[in-house]
Amino acid sequence: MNSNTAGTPVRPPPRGAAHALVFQVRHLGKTYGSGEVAVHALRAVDLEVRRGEFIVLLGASGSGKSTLLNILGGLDSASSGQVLFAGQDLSQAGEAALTAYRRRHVGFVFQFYNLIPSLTVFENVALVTDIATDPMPAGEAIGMVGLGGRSDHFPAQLSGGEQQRVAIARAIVKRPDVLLCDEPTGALDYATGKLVLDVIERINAGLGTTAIVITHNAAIAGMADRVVRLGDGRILGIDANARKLSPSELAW
Ligand SMILES: Nc1ncnc2c1ncn2[C@@H]1O[C@H](COP(=O)(O)OP(=O)(O)OP(=O)(O)O)[C@@H](O)[C@H]1O
Repeated sequence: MNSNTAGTPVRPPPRGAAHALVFQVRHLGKTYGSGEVAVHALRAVDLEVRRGEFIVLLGASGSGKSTLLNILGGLDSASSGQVLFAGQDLSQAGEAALTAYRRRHVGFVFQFYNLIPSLTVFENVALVTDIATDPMPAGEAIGMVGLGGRSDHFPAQLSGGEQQRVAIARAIVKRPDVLLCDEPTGALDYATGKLVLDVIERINAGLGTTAIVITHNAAIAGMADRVVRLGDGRILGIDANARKLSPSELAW
């Protein structure tokens, strides 16, 4: 069944192709448990994501947002249907291939930063460059999130927003094709949340990294190319924004 267990590299989408599809999600289903306790987290989800798109995933608690993001990122597997990354079927990939996929192509940012407390900012980011195939210098990624002067500081010496920016630097230093963010501003106050959104926007626009951001905050939807609304494991609607707003134009 697992035809790709040896860790065969999953290739990125061709760089030159305009609007190349990064993800093709076809009739994706995810069920946790079975029988009477089965939870249908995703039901027949169809979605296409283009290279360089900024997608916001909105939906009530339990609607399936994290499940979808985790399957796109190779952290979880589908129960039914397909997820293609650059035309290659992740649903058929084995553990080793999924690990290689995550390592080469996916940057994750979560609500909580998960930095290593005993390592400096530089060391937290450099840890990734040791195992990545084509990383940018750690200092460059730290500079991109505006923390060039804080490289020698430890996480405990940084604010929550600064720690989240280190987590973003760690996610992008390997030049991932996709940046998957699960409630990246969930633990942050208004102004700090905007700074973090600003960084995500700059990475999306500047590096062309496809960004998919989960949020409970509907105001953030203004930043997206397209807003995907989930409810009860289904896509309720997809709206395109005629004009994307910058974080400074958002208010909540
Ligand atoms: N490992 C698991 N085992 C059993 N059920 C799960 C598991 N993970 C998620 N679920 C269930 O799947 C459904 C979708 O969960 P998911 O975390 O994707 O929702 P969400 O939209 O991200 O919610 P939130 O906004 O609260 O994070 C929920 O009913 C949840 O309880």
